[in-house]
Amino acid sequence: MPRIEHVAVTPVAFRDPPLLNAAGVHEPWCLRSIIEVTIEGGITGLGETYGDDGIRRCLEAAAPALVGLDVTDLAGLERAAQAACAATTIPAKESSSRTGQDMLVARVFGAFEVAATDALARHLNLPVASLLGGQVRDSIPFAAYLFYKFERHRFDPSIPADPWGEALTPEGVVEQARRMVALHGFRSLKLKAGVLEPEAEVEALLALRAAFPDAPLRIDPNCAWHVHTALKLLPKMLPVLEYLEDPVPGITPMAAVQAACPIPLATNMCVVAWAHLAPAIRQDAVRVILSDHHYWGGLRASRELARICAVWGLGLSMHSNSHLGISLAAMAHLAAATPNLTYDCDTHYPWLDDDLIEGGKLPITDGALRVPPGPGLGVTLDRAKLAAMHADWQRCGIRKRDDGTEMRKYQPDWQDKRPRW
Ligand SMILES: O=C([O-])C(=O)C[C@H](O)[C@@H](O)C(=O)[O-]
Ligand SMILES: [Mg+2]
Repeated sequence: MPRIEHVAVTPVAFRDPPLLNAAGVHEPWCLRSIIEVTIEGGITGLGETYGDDGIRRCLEAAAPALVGLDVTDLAGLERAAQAACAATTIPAKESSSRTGQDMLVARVFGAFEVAATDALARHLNLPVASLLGGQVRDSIPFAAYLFYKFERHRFDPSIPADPWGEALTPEGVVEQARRMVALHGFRSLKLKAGVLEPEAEVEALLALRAAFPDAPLRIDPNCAWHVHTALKLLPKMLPVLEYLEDPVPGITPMAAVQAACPIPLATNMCVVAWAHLAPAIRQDAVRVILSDHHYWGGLRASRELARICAVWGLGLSMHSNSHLGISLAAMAHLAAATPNLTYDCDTHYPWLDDDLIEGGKLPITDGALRVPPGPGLGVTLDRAKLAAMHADWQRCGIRKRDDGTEMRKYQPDWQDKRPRW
């Protein structure tokens, strides 16, 4: 198979609305890293991952070591990722609290694995889904991802208010849901919680149920609740939820809630690496895994995770962070090749203004994205937009996502406290 001839890592920034969560509020810019792996014959495969400085420096350190590897040599890619992460010092305050060394390697390797798989699939003139075991569906259902939000980034007057407006009340959340459903036809609704008093958030959930009687609903407080709070709120939430996502921090507290809860608990927080699976399954802590190829180690690792979920009778869906179309295309091909995808996937994509792929944003209609037709991931970089988003990265001044510091601009004594309630 062709060898890798060149690897480029380009940091980019794009506008992000002031979305609230348990960690604070989104900054005006979101950072991502764009990966290009060019193989003999001139074909280039694409990947996209986190853009914080720590991971970016690991990606840049690994890139030259990939040159000369056969594009199918995933073991070689992984060794290069391991060596680069070991050689790169990431100051503690720059690394995410949930990013141990193995997880950092999985993130770095995963980004290259997607780009190498895209290159190989293009070389073979096949869609990426074909290399992941074959396509079992050609349309991927997504959920509307609803956020409490401020009207605008108040501390950056150069940024105009976005079209979504403020959402800090049940009425505001319902209005946001109506707009998102009108734009994209979503069937399922997810409310990002952990922002207001839990009772107020459950009120918003009930308002969503009243406005959307048939929509599968989820709420995700990102571990902001104590076990006793989650248990107290269960009777109100149970009749309306399809699953409850990460109400409390840690496997053992999640198990305590799950034991009292007839509906599944879902997580993208307490099971985020292979080592977490055995204790979580042993304790019956969660019944749905929200997988994410960006941190599980790429597309093939995510297929392996899906198999484990099927074996153990766990539900499976997909987590998302703010992202661009390369990640969305990768999620779509992975979802297309995953038979046991049991819930509509998450995506932040509707919050994105503009994409850096040719043709602009991928269309989500009737609550679903058609898998971009191959070869490869089926998306191509728009070079002018890549250059513009790189220039935005150069000037935006943000080098690590920090929702807490952004939140303290609005509320100086605000602290990230989990559980808070
Ligand atoms: O499901 C989740 O936990 C997420 O999507 C995490 C994200 O960081 C979300 O809270 C956000 O974008 O604010
Ligand atoms: Mg979550």
